[in-house]
Amino acid sequence: MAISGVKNDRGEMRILENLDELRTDLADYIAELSEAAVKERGVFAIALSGGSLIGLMSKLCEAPYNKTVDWGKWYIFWADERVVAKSHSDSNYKLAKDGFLSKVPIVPSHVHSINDSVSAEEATDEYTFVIRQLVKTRMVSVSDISDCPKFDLILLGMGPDGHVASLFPNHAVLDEKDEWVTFITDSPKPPPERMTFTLPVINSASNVAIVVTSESKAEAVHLAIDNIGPDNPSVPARLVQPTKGKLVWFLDKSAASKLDSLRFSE
Ligand SMILES: O=C(O)[C@H](O)[C@@H](O)[C@H](O)[C@H](O)COP(=O)(O)O
Repeated sequence: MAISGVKNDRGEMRILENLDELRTDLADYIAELSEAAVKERGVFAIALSGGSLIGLMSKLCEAPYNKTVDWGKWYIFWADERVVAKSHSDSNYKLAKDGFLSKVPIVPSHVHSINDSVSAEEATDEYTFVIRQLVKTRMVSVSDISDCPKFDLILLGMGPDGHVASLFPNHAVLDEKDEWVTFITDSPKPPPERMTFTLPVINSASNVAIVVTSESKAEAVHLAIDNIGPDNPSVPARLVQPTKGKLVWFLDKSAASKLDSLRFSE
């Protein structure tokens, strides 16, 4: 049976029996947040990542969500993007377009992907500018405690090394405090050039979900969630701590298998 809604100071944990249940729970969660944001603000500003996350969002493209979600009010962003052409198989934009955006009626002008025809640095500056304009018009809300944008939802995956977005273990990018969006040119996971939201932006969101599946990530899940000592930059996912927002972990049983709460309760 799925263990759902367990809470500790690392957020809410939703541990699902299998991938099918996880897909359903994730679709419900996103649809509910969309409904709440549209009711409150008239729009829903959501940031996506790459990797297995997009496939795990697939139920949103099916009934009832394809009909019930207010797609016209969605504004799409990327929490991280690989600096490659949008037609390249490494592109997070392409992944999301093929697997999700092309299957639901999102307004094309609401899709804010990075410029793939300039350098990583220029693309980052442009992306920051785009977000700034949308914050001005409140299509993206603003945090009341930092000057950061407050996305309604930031969706993250996590690698077996504990990275989220393109924030890699022990990388200087984890110390970025001033910029909203930044870039790296030495990603340990190919391709090397990436643009990423910074921790202050991730931690200013109203909601952050980290979606993790498979046994290969069980140790990183344990290190990111369990009480194993002071936070440190060797597990970036541990540094995801929304200041006022809500953090939810979506885990399948294999990814959750090394959590203290599960090991000791079985
Ligand atoms: O561009 C990227 O590489 C991703 O945005 C990255 O942060 C991803 O979410 C994790 O690496 C998990 O990927 P998987 O779920 O495929 O393991």
